[in-house]
Amino acid sequence: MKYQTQKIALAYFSVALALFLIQILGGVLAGVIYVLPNFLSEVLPFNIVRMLHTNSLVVWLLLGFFGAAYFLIPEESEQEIYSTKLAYLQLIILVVGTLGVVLTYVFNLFEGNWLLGKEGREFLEQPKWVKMGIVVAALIFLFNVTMTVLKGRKTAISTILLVGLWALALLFLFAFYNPSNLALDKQYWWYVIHLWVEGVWELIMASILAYLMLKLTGVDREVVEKWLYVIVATALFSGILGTGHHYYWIGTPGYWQWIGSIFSTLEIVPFFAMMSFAFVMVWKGHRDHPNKAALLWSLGCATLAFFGAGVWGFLHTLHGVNYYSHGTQITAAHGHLAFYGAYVCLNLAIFSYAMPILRNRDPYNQVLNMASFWLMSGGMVFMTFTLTFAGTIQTHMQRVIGDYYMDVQDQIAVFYWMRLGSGVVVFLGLLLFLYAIFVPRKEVISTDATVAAE
Ligand code: HEM
Ligand code: HEM
Ligand SMILES: [Fe+2]
Repeated sequence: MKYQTQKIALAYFSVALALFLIQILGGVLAGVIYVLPNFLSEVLPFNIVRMLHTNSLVVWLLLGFFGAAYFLIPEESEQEIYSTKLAYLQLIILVVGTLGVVLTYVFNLFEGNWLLGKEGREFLEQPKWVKMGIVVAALIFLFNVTMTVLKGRKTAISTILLVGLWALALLFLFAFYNPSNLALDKQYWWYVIHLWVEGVWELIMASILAYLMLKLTGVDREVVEKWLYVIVATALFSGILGTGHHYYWIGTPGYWQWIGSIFSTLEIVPFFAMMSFAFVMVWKGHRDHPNKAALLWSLGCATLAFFGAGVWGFLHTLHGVNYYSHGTQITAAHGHLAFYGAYVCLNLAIFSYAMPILRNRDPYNQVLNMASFWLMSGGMVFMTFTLTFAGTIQTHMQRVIGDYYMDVQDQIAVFYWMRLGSGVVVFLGLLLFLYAIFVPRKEVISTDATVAAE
C-alpha cells in the first residue's frame, strides 16, 4: 500500500461484503417463498424480503464503489485522501441509514409518517430521513474525493470516476420527487433507476475496470485512456435516450417506442466495448501479475455484463417484443445477470485486487477465490437460464393465450425450484469468497509459526 489513507477502503469493503451476505440470504429466502408461499408469511412477508434483497444489493454496491474510490484515487492523484475522519463519518451515516431501513420495514414502524415512514417505490423504498442521510453522506464523499483529486495529479481514470460519482449523487435527487400522477411518478423513477445502471454507473464501471487493467496487465496508460473515452461516449450517447425502453406502456407519447427501441439497442455497444477492452488489454499486456483471481473477476465482469445487460437486455428491449414480455420472468432473468455481471463482479474484482494489499497478505487464497468465481457465476448463469425458460412459457401462456396469472405460475413452478437450487450454489460460492478473502492461507500461517519458533 503506497498511501496510508487507502486503508479507508478496508472498512468500506468489509461492510459491503456483510451486506452482500444479507442480500444473498434475502434472495434465497425470497426463492423459498416462491415455492413454499406460506413460509414465514406472518413474520417476514415476501414484499419485505424482496425489498431487503434489492436494497441491500444497491447499498453494498455503492459502498463498494465508495471504497474503490478511496482505494484508487490516492494512487491516481498521488495524494493522500483529504480527510480520513470525513470518510469514516460518511460510512457511519450510511450504516445507520441502512439499519434504519431494516428496522422500519421488519418491525413495520412509523406507518404513514412523512419523514420516518416507508416509501413504496421499488428500489427507492427508504424512508425520507434515510434518503436525506444518503444525500449528506454523498456530499461528504464528493467533497472529500474532489478535494483530493483537485490537489493532485489528474488522470482520465480519476476524472471519469468522479464525473460518474457526481452524476450518481445528482440523479438520486429525483428520488425525492414523487408526484401522485402514476405516469409521472414512473417517468422520474426511471431517471434514478435506469440512468444509474445504464448511464453513470457505466462510467464508474469503465474507470474501475481501466484501473484494474492498468495494474494487472501493465499496458500503457494512453492506450487504456483511449478505450475509456470511447466507452464513456457510447454509454452516454445510447443510455440517456435509451431510458425510452421504459416509457412504452406508462402513458408517455408513442414516439418513445421508436426512440427507446433504437437507442437502447445501441446500449449494447459500450458493453461490447468494455468486453473487447478487457480482453485486448490482457492480450497486449506484458505484465504477469500474480493476482490471477482479480484478473478472472475482471474478465468475468466484462463478459457477463455484456451477456446480462447487452444480450439479455436486447432480448426484450424492442417495443414489439416488450409488448409481450414486459414485467415477466424475462425481466427478472435480465435484471439478475445484468446486475451480477456488471456491478457485483466489478466489486468482487476490485475487492480481490485490493484486499490482499490492504491486509498486507500477498499471496493469499487465490485458488479458492477463483473457485468461488466459478461457483457464483455458474449459479447466476443457471438462474438466468431457468428464469428465461420460465419467462418464455409465462409470456406465451399469459400474454398470447391469455391464461390466468396464478394458473401460469403453477405451470412453471419447476423453474422456481431450479432457481432456488442455483441460488443455494451462489450462496455457497459467496461463503467460499469470504473465506478466501478473510481467512489467512494455511501455508502462510505455518511459515510464520516456524519463523516465530526459530
Ligand atoms: C448477486 C446476485 C444477485 C443479484 C445481483 C440479484 C438481483 C436482483 C434484482 C435486481 C431483483 C429485482 C428484479 C426485478 O425487479 O426484475 C431481484 C429479485 C429477486 N431475486 Fe435476486 N439477485 C441476486 C441473487 C439472488 C439469489 C441467490 C436468489 C435466490 C434464489 C435470488 C432470488 C430473487 C427473487 C426470488 C427475487 C424476487 C423476484 C420477483 O419479485 O419475482 N436473487 N434480485
Ligand atoms: C448493467 C446494466 C443493466 C442493469 C443492472 C439492468 C437491470 C435491470 C433491472 C433490474 C430491470 C427491472 C426493473 C424493474 O422493472 O423493476 C431492468 C429492466 C429492463 N432492462 Fe435492464 N439493465 C441493464 C442494462 C440494460 C440494457 C443494456 C438493456 C437493453 C439493451 C436493458 C433493457 C431493459 C428493458 C427493456 C427492461 C424493461 C423490462 C420490462 O419491460 O419489464 N437493460 N433492467
Ligand atoms: Fe433501462
